[in-house]
Order: sequence, then C-alpha cells, then structure tokens
Amino acid sequence: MSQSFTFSVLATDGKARRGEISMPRGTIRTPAFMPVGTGGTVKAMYMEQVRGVGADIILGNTYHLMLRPGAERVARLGGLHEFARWPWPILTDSGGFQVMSLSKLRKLTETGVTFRSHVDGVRYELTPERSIEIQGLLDSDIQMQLDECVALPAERKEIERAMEMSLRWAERCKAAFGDQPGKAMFGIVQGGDDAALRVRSAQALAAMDLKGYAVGGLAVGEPQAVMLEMLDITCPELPADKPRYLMGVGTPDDILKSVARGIDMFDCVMPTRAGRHGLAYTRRGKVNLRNARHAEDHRPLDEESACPATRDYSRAYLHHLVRSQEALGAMLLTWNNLAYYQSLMQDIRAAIEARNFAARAAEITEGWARGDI
Ligand SMILES: Nc1ccc2nc(N)nc(O)c2c1
Repeated sequence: MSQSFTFSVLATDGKARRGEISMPRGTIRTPAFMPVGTGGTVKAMYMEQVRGVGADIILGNTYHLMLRPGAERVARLGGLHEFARWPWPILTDSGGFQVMSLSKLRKLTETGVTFRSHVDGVRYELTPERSIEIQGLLDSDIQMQLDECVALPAERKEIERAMEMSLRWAERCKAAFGDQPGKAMFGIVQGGDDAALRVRSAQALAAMDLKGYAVGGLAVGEPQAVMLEMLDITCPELPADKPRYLMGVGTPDDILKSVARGIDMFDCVMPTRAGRHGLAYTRRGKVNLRNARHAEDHRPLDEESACPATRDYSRAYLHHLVRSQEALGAMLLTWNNLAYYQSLMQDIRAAIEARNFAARAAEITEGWARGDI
C-alpha cells in the first residue's frame, strides 16, 4: 500500500500493458474491470462477493449520490467507503454524463449544468468545482473531471465546442482538486469520432500533467470499429506512464480489443444489468436463461468455475428463478457475470505477463464462438 497514488507498468505485450496502481486504500491490478456501484451498491451483490470475485476497485456516481442520499449526508456518515462497507479504492464519475442521459430540463453553460432531478424534480447546479467538492465529500479515491459528452453522430462544430469546454473544465477541476497525495483526479479525452479533435484534446490534457486519463465520449452508440479507431488515435497521445481508462466499456470483446490498444481500466453496467435480465456471460458465450430450452438442463453454467453461482446451480433452476422473477435469479446471474468478467481480466493480465496476449485473446474469442454447448 502506498501513501500516494503511483502507477507502474510491469510488463507490455505490443500495446497491451500489465500494470499496477498503488493507493492508500489498496492496489489495483491492471488491466482492471470496475463493477458499477452507481448508488453506492453493486446491484444484487454483497460487497464481500464483489471483493470475492476479484474486484480491486468499484465505481460510484456523483449524479446519483448527490440526488440521493446527498453528498453532505454521505460525508456526515463517514464517506462512501464507510457507508457502503467497501474499504478498498472507489472511482467516481463526475456527473455530467449522467445529467445528460438521465435528467430533465437541463441547461448547460460555461459555468456548468443546471438540471432537475429525475428522482424528485428538485433543481440542481453542477459546476466543475461542485463536482470535485461532491467527490471529495464522498471521499472518492479517483475523481473524474466534469466534462460534456456529445452523443454520436454529431456535427463537428458541436463536438469541437464540447471538447474545448471540457478542456476548460479540466483546468477548473484540477485547480479545485488541488494536491491530494493519496488520491487522483483524471482528465477525460473528448472529441467524438473526429481524429484531429481527439488528438487536440489528448495533447492538451497531457500538458496538464494529471495522474490519469480517461477516454470519454465513446460507447455512446458508435460502431465498435469507430471506437477502436479513436483508441488507435488517442492512446499514443497520452503519457505512457499514466493509467488510461475507457469509460463505459464494455463487452468482453470490446475489452480484449481495447486492451490490445493500450487501455488499462474499464467500467460497464453490462455484466450487472444483464444478470438482472436473465443473461449469463460464460467462457463459452452468452446464455439466455429465459429460454425454455434450459427448463430441464441439469448442467451448471460452467462446472470448472470457482464461482458457486456458476458451478453449483443447474440451468434448469436458474431458468425457473428467472421465469418466476425471483430475486435470487438476479443475484446468482449477477454473481456469475461479475465472476466471469474478473476471470477474463485475470486471464488478460496473465497473458500480457507471459507475452502471449494476442494468442490468448484469439483462444478466448474462439471459446465464445463455440456457443452454449
Ligand atoms: N460512455 C461513457 C460513460 C461514462 C462517461 N462519463 C463521463 N464523465 N464522460 C463520458 O464521456 C462518459 C462516456
């Protein structure tokens, strides 16, 4: 454990990096997948299980927590780690993305964004300074700048305006964050699907000498090929000795292809949301447990898994739970999915260390194509 925030690249294989972030609350093995704990909970999971499947860090959200229960209240209760009983690192998103995707009646200016809560209609203002203040009240370990993410496709001038304002907001967030040795504030590269804007954003953020860099404005409806092309353009412009975090990504296939382009950190609601909708991720591909063909299938999802949800319960039972909308169905499938995602990340980390990432990625991909035998 380190009293400051440090990132070390332990091995590389092509552009793929095996690294480690050391912080006071723990070490993060990269490439890392961060389970999404939006409202201070990883839905349908006990935090002991989240830790047990191998997560080193979880994600929280400024937007949701400022609306309910409130950032000052969480602070009065000892901060998010104490509140949610997760003592290891937490990364919090800054709220801008969620405002644009969840709230109503929002108004965005140079100062910040005003909006009405989707919970109770109360009016709020989120500025770069207030976002950093909220993330501080939550006692977040890795804090994200407030940015403006433009949904794609979009006009170039709109993408440029949002990217440049996000750079000015990054400066304001850096000033508001100040110097907090055991914590980090990451900048967020914007620029949509425009190569020149992506380069300009990445270079300007790199010049700010931040502790880490997120690639935002992707996984917003663009084809995977466009996302990957933007990574090919953006990653080389970011400092090699700082972590790179691709926000909101992704499927197991997205993760393999993004690690190959130099990404170190991921977060996505896919495994938890899919678990609540009856979908299981396995090394043989996805299994939709709602499907009647599972009704008398006594096999578990994967007899070789270390996860009890994956190894000990028949597909027939999981099918029954899902069809009956039993809470246990969501719990077991979420557990399975997070266990699969973490086992994928462990597999990736080991392959980079062994310098055979490309070959292992091809084997993993073939496994999915084998389908649900
Ligand atoms: N796909 C995503 C997901 C989360 C994001 N959060 C922020 N702050 N900015 C973005 O561009 C995001 C994109």
